[in-house]
Amino acid sequence: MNARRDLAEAVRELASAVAVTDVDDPDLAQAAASARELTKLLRERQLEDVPRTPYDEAVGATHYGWHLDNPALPGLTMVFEDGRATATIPDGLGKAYAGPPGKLHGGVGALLLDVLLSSLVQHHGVRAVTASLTVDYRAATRLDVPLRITGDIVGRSGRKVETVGALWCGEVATVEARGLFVQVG
Ligand SMILES: CCCCCCCC(=O)SCCNC(=O)CCNC(=O)[C@H](O)C(C)(C)COP(=O)(O)OP(=O)(O)OC[C@H]1O[C@@H](n2cnc3c(N)ncnc32)[C@H](O)[C@@H]1OP(=O)(O)O
Repeated sequence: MNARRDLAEAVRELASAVAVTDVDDPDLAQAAASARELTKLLRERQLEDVPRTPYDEAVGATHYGWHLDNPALPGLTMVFEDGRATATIPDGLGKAYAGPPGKLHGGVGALLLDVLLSSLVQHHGVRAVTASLTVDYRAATRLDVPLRITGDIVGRSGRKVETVGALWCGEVATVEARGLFVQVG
């Protein structure tokens, strides 16, 4: 893992720890001061945009994650096989992503599916944006169990690519999505 990606992962771990820490106020204050020091260091040189894997590398790749260097997005590693996308979250997403107590925030489920489905479309060589994402929440998603995400392309006409995806908790699809992607550029 390169230094940038390692830092992004460390920041995700930090956010996850911050969300549920119960240390005393002096420790919180010290942590805040340390975090601001780090922010200052990292702002010494800034890019114009977030770094991303070159678009062409997505086409036909078996493993891909254009977003992995950006700690604001989940560290989801995707695998592409036989035209479909899968990702696993072996340790669960963790408490930081809660909406209802102990259960996944719906918006995060939609984000995960959009990341996976848009990447699948890129993998198929179509430079596209999400035009529509319809999400059905079938059951609450636990945060402390392994999760799996799947995505498939189910139709293509002109500039439009239709996809379906699901977030799985064991054998239960807790979140299902239909994504329409429209080719641009
Ligand atoms: C390269 C790295 C990308 C990483 C992507 C990560 C995923 C994302 O988060 S993308 C960001 C979120 N999405 C956006 O910001 C998109 C904003 N929207 C747009 O730019 C435009 O509305 C866009 C490009 C989708 C469509 O506009 P435009 O190019 O003018 O196409 P337009 O002619 O209106 O539509 C093309 C076709 O799509 C259909 N369509 C467009 N939007 C929708 C929609 N919301 N629902 C259903 N159908 C739609 C149209 O009906 C049309 O169908 P047909 O060809 O059968 O007549």
